Amino acid sequence: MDSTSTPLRPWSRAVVKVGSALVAPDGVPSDVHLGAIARFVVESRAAGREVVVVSSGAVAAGRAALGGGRPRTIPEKQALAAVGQPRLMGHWGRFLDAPTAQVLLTHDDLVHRDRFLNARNTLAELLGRGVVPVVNENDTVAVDELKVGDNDNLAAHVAVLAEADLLVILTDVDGLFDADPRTTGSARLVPVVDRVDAGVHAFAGGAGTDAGTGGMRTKLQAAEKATSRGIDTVLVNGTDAARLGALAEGALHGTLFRALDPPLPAKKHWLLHATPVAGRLVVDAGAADAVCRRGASLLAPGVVAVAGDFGRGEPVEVADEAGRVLARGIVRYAAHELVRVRGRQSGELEAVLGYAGPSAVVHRDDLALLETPDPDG
Ligand SMILES: Nc1ncnc2c1ncn2[C@@H]1O[C@H](COP(=O)(O)OP(=O)(O)O)[C@@H](O)[C@H]1O
Ligand SMILES: N[C@@H](CCC(=O)OP(=O)(O)O)C(=O)O
Repeated sequence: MDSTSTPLRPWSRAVVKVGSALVAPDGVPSDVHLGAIARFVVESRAAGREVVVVSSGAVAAGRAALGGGRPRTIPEKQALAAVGQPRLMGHWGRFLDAPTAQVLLTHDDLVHRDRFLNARNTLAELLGRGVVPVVNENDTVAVDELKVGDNDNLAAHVAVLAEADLLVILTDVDGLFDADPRTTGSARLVPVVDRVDAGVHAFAGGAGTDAGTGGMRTKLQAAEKATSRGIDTVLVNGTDAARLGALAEGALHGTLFRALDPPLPAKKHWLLHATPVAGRLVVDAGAADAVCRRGASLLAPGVVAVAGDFGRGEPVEVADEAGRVLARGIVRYAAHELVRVRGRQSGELEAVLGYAGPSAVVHRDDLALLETPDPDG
């Protein structure tokens, strides 16, 4: 193990994501890494901290049980996950010195407020009772459009849901490198990332093993999601027992993605990182400038085009005329109303619609910015 380490801030609740590369190296579930990972969980709990595990490996475990190659169709994958999930729980049950609980989530559970709150209450109850929740995507019922799709992003959602102060992503590399270490021999480890921006995303390559999903790309998406909500995120080699031991002592040998300070408020985080959008508003340069640079609400005169069939109160994206998405926000008019009032002065809205509506199409309190407009655009 290298001698450089980064101190971890004290934490009290962590989500620990364990990828297929660790649960099923070579595509076959194996105990080889789980002992040391479980020890990290057990030691952390003994020190009075709480841990939620997000574990991949259901599909690999199902495949090992039934035989055959990598699943191609969705029903094949779903069937293998159904066979593999209880086996996966069996693995964790043997290693964690605590009662475990299976928690299977889909994207819908994270996006809809009532379901989000239900899941949050359940996790809190489990943790309060000294249980280790073991979370996975509900692969058996989730069709593609309802899926988070990969467990790195799922783990970031769970970290927000569980109000964790640390997200630990364990995988089979030493951390984030400035290029994919499989293809670039000279790639160097990046010990600390202050902000997950486009330059950092450019480091990512695909999955390292047949069983892995998304590789570094989805780990960086997860780090961006979690850090923007104020959750420190670390990427650590879970095949290395010494690194796991050091981590339990508060010394990180890997990559630290620092939490954003101050974090994004919950509503803005939800708009940017959790909910899908129901449509798009295209705005002119003046409106783009007002929204992005002056923190103004979006008004009808600046809207040049409307796409999608959304109702009032739904999330939409706001784009400039070049197609760059600038922001996401909650719209106060339905699409069929906006088609009629776009480009109109605010004073004309009542005459056009036949009733008095709000002056803001998207109020600034309901806007989360992604970009500042191109000054030449
Ligand atoms: N810039 C990078 N830094 C580190 N690893 C990278 C990078 N780009 C791609 N990878 C690959 O990502 C792999 C880990 O992702 P993945 O195989 O999906 O693992 P897991 O199953 O743990 O999610 C590593 O084995 C590595 O080969
Ligand atoms: N839910 C799937 C895992 C999907 C996944 O994201 O895998 P990985 O990239 O290894 O974390 C399973 O249990 O097989």
